[in-house]
Amino acid sequence: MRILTKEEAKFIDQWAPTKGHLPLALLMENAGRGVAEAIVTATEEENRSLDVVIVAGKGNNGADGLVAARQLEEWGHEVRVVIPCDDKSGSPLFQQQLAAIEALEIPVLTLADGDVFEAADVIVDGLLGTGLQGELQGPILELLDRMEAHVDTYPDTLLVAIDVPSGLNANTGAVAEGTLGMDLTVTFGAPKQGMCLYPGKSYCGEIIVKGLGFAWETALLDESNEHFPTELITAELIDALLPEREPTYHKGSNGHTLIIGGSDGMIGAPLLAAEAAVYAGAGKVTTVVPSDCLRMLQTKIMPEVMTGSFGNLLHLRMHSSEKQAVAIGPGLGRNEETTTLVKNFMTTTEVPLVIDADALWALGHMDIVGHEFSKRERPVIMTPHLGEFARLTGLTIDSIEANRIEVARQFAIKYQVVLVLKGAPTVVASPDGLVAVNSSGNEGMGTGGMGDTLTGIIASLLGQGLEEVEAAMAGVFLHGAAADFLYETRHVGFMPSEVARQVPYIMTEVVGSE
Ligand SMILES: NC(=O)C1=CN([C@@H]2O[C@H](COP(=O)(O)OP(=O)(O)OC[C@H]3O[C@@H](n4cnc5c(N)ncnc54)[C@H](O)[C@@H]3O)[C@@H](O)[C@H]2O)[C@@H](O)CC1
Ligand SMILES: [K+]
Repeated sequence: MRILTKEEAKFIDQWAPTKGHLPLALLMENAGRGVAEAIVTATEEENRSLDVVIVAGKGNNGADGLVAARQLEEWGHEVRVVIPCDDKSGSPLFQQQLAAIEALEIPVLTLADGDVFEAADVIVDGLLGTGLQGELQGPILELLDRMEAHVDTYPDTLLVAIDVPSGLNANTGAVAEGTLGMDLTVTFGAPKQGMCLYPGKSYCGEIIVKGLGFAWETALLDESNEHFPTELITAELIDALLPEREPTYHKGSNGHTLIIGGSDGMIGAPLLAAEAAVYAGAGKVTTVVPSDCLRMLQTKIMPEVMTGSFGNLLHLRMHSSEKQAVAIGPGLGRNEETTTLVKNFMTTTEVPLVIDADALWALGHMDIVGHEFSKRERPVIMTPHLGEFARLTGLTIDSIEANRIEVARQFAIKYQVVLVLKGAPTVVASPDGLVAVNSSGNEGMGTGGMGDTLTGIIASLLGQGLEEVEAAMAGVFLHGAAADFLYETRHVGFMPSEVARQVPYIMTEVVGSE
């Protein structure tokens, strides 16, 4: 599902009345009616006239609120409007909608009018939308404080945000001091990027998307649009990507995946990756480890996985030839000899490649090796967590977290790689500038070995014929969805191997959902 930045929302806003011949007031009418409809649907069971307070700022977010107020009154609800202060300044559409509200004699109040929220069933936050700048202050902050105090005393009051909760940065998901957690956020066209990122995601409550009255995607196809797209990875998206199997398929049709990793004391990592590759449907899986670890691996690994060992570059090249996908790094260790060896291998091989864990460490700074990757016919997939990504780029973890989507996008474009930047949420960035944000997964996944499992799933899907970016998106979604399935019965203590075991069921459910 496409998600939007504030710049894209603004682009749509400007395209509509100019190139689209659609007045902004028409979009606003659809948006405001969408909010009113969502409120009625959410309170349907009560089947009575509602007491609704619309809190409207002076931009177009507030103007949407005024449309909703007008609509709800027409439908027989008791409506009043609260604005931050008495002067009637504001955006042209705010002023126009306010004039309509006044003509209809819908009460317009300010904080000076005492307890404006008394007896409210629903409070609608139309203070600020995508136009938020800086911190919340003045009467806006005071209104939000009063709303919070009211909801603390009357927790049954339904709190509804228009477009985004006021104070939430629509691009980064950062929240200003004073932002309130909502029961419902009614957003327009598509969810805003910041609603899919933490902490913003936890402030939205249920997200309802309402249409603007035209296919806004057309606006973004305009040649003057220079914004790169961002998507949310959902079950529907993955459904379209997963490989379908013909009745005649055999193990040779489903790809041979190779996992290279392991070192003394870390044999579990390649084992977890290999077993996850089996569960994700690989036709054949082979794991190769340094010679001195081979016996240990063989005593522990499932019988479905073939094993072997390596000691030099020739071995790695031999093992990887005729494999449909190779993942390198899990548990590899950081001794100098191995580091040099795998770095030579990674920068000279053309096999479809997933680079994880200690193999990322072996690369050092990306500026030194990046040009080798950008020359490849097929991009490599890199799967760093924040710490590994910080080392590759020289950026601080804080600066990555503050804008993970854009940082990931620039990295993937610059080095022409598919980047899986792990975290909450994991994002997948592709060399053409697309970023996809994962929607599955949960906090129970914070266990050693979880990343090895992900690597195995991605490599398995790559081996089954998915393109790099598809394998990365499908892999992160299935991995998270498998953990979400475990989360239904417990919130801690998932083992990565258990997550891997759920993957076939999730794949069946997703593919079967057509
Ligand atoms: N994208 C679209 O196509 C559409 C957008 N619409 C609405 O338009 C909204 C955006 O409208 P605007 O661009 O007018 O912006 P907003 O209404 O979000 O905010 C702008 C106003 O807030 C003030 N402001 C900004 N930051 C502040 C802060 N920290 N403290 C106090 N005041 C602050 C500004 O001075 C200005 O008055 C969207 O969120 C959405 O609700 C809808 O009308 C439908 C169409
Ligand atoms: K809002």
